[in-house]
Amino acid sequence: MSDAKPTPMMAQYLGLKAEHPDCLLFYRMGDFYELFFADAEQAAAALDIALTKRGEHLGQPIPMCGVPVHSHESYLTRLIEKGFKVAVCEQTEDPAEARRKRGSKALVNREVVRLITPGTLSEDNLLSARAANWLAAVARLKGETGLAWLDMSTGEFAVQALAPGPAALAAALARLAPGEVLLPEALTQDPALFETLAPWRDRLTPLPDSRFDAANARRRLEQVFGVATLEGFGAFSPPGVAAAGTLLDYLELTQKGRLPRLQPPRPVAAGAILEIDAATRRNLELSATLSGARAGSLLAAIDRTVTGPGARQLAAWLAAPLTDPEAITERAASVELLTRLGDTRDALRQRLRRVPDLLRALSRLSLERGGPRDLAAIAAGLAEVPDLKADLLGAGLLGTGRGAGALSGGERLPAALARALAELGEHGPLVERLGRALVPEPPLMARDGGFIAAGYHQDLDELRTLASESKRLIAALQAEYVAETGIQSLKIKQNNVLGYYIEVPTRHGEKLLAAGRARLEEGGAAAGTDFVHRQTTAQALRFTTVALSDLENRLRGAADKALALELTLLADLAGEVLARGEEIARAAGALAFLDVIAGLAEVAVDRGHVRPTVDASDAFLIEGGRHPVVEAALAEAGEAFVANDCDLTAEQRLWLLTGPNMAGKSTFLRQNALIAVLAQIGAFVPARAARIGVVDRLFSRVGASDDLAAGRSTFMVEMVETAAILNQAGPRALVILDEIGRGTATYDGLALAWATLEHLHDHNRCRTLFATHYHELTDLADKLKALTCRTMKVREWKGRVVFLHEVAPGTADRSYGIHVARLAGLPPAVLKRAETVLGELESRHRRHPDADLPLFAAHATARPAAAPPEPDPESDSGAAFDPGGRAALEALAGLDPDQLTPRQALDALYNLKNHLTEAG
Ligand SMILES: Nc1ncnc2c1ncn2[C@@H]1O[C@H](COP(=O)(O)OP(=O)(O)OP(=O)(O)O)[C@@H](O)[C@H]1O
Repeated sequence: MSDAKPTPMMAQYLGLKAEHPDCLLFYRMGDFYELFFADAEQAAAALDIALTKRGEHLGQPIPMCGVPVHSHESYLTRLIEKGFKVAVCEQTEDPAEARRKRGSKALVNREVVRLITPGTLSEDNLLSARAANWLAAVARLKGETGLAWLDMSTGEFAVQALAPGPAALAAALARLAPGEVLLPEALTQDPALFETLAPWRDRLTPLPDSRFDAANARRRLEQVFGVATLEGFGAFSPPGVAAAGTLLDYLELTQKGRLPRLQPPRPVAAGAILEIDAATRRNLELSATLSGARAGSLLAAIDRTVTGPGARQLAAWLAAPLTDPEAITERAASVELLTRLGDTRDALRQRLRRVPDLLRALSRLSLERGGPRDLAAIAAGLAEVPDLKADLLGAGLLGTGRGAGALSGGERLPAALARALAELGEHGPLVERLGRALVPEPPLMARDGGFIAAGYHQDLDELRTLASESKRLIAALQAEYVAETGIQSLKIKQNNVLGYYIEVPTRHGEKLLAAGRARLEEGGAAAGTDFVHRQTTAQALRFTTVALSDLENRLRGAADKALALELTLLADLAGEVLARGEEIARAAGALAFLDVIAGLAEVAVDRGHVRPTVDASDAFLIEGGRHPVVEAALAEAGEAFVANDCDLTAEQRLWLLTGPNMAGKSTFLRQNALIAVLAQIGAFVPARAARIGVVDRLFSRVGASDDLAAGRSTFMVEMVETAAILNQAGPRALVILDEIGRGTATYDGLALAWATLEHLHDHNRCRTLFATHYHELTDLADKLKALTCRTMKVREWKGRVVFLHEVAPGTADRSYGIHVARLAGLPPAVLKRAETVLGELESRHRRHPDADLPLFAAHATARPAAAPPEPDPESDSGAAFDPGGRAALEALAGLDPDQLTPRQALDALYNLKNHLTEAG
């Protein structure tokens, strides 16, 4: 078939596409990136742009769509967000060059210069300034799992050995929320990892298992970081090293051989981080709310950072709170100092606002993707360093200047702050050099020149003078021609096709040529004209002259040389910056640190947070604790938040919290977990005082939510999360359980909650807050030594319920579900009916206490000795529970409160009490 043979261009396209089958190929054609075939169909649908056709292949029209080069980044962003990978194919010569070298029909050479995947972004437009973009890799060797992650845009790089089992991997992935995860194909097939990997399905990049090789990886890492052994950076497990090596390979593959500047891998030691599993992270809304928004999360509530790197650092701290009391104390001491030094903090934050994102600029420069503005950013950031230091040092840290005496006698600068000060470093010569070299507001792109300042380089200045002199001479030439020809509308113009040319309106053409002829005759030359015709347009004629071309050549020569020189100077400056990459990265780290602690100090002062004590004890003592997010929301509505104490220390490590709906149970539970998280990142906490024995794992099972996407019902999700807690929580864990067992039949739920509490008490022995509607559970207080009962206080007033949001010792006497329903606006008829049904259920229960319990029944008087109440179908006496209580209940059932006088009511009360005393 003759038409089966592709055109040369199509053959080139198909060859490049075959090398990058999993990417959309952006094929450069002039000012557009074109996509063909299935790529075009997918991209057109994803971007909502027109799908057209171009030529035929194998007798079929070729689907095509395209995006303009100048605005392609916004399209790229959308494609990457949708999980596509893109191979960018550029023309590597210009068409004229191709024709000159290979004849008039020659095809322009093209090459894929870079693969863009979700984990390998470097442009600011593709990245979020305040969020890291992790590329992670998982490796498993001999049953051990290792995880490595890096952010190509900043060079941060870390490695962690994971505990066995999928839970640790799931938790680590949830902590990092990577943009892309590399893993061996075999792992994608492992049924045990199916659930773990499911949430990341769209971000997985499976690679052949052979790419995860520890020995090769180690060599590669040693070579890239120029060390004889990795041990200098810390201890790494073989799978960790394999994962790290795979990351390097993948960067080289996607960047087509170039590696960005990377920091040496930082090992994350086992147990160094407070472990928080994915469900807990979600439930506690640490960095995003349940609906995925940042606003409303803990992160949003405490983020007062003023720079992108500071925001990323804070997010990283919050994602991975520490477990080492000493490291926590170092941070907290720095925050505390800045809470005391208000002026210094203000000055510091004011200055930090002017500091650009140094690491991202550095990374782009190292990938040769940087522009003059990246250099300017580095200069601007480093230029603030001396003043920042002066602010800190002058603020009394050395006992002089503003705020002198902030450090009382003998007090030392907190170690973390001292380290940051040292790491800010000295960059005077580089800043001075860049300041001299660059114009004040350099253009984004290097390609048009104009970024090197006058006076920086003599040759450049001369070339520029020459170029501008030529421009001036061209302007003079125009004046000369106007005078000579008498054509006032004669202009010398310029475009990309003709270069410089003389233009006159068509009607003056003859006059111009006549003037030209006259000039030649004057000079005694042969007839003709020195105005050479170049082009005729609708209204004008265009000419050139020898004089004009000479000037143009001089001008072009000078401009080309000037641009080439500027580019060389740019490369030199970039080289100089990169040579100091390590120092700059250290300064960037210190700046981010200062931003975070100044931000944390700011929020602490603003919100009245206090510095907690974090130590190795088993304490969990919060006085006057508040929920930072709910408190802020209430404050906006002009309402006060009621602070509550919580003490889970040793002999009362398990709190069983009862109380009606809407009384504030969930808020209380969460606030204590959030306080622990804040304390362990080194922040101040919303409380009057707090002492926390370090928590090593945090679990929360809060509220009922379906995970239908994963095919699990509410109850299943609840049980999976509960199982994780019971299997994993150790004595240092903090466990928050809210309404376990609510998702199933009453007795099942009660029995499960009962058994869960016992297990937590006897086996896990962890600090636990357990909220429930099953008032029956409070009976466990008699049996479980470390369990104490607390309840949310409620006041009834004129038949209405008032929630006091106060946690007090004791148990709730009823649930007030119908009251809450009334608040929610259920129709009165429904409420009335519900009250009738409730009365009926309660009295039926009194008659047949062995029947299924109404969900919200008051905790009557049943006091099982040690086991959860079992329904006993054989018995109708209820004696198994408590005979005295039963008599009291029957007496109570016989009363009609509306018919009683106060005196009769008091008698009835005595009577009831007698029943109970007799029974006891
Ligand atoms: N300590 C507090 N001070 C002031 N208002 C509070 C406090 N705690 C909770 N609230 C308010 O009460 C509302 C309900 O709180 P929360 O969701 O914690 O109740 P709950 O007892 O867990 O209810 P449910 O059992 O229905 O889940 C909150 O949205 C908040 O507005």
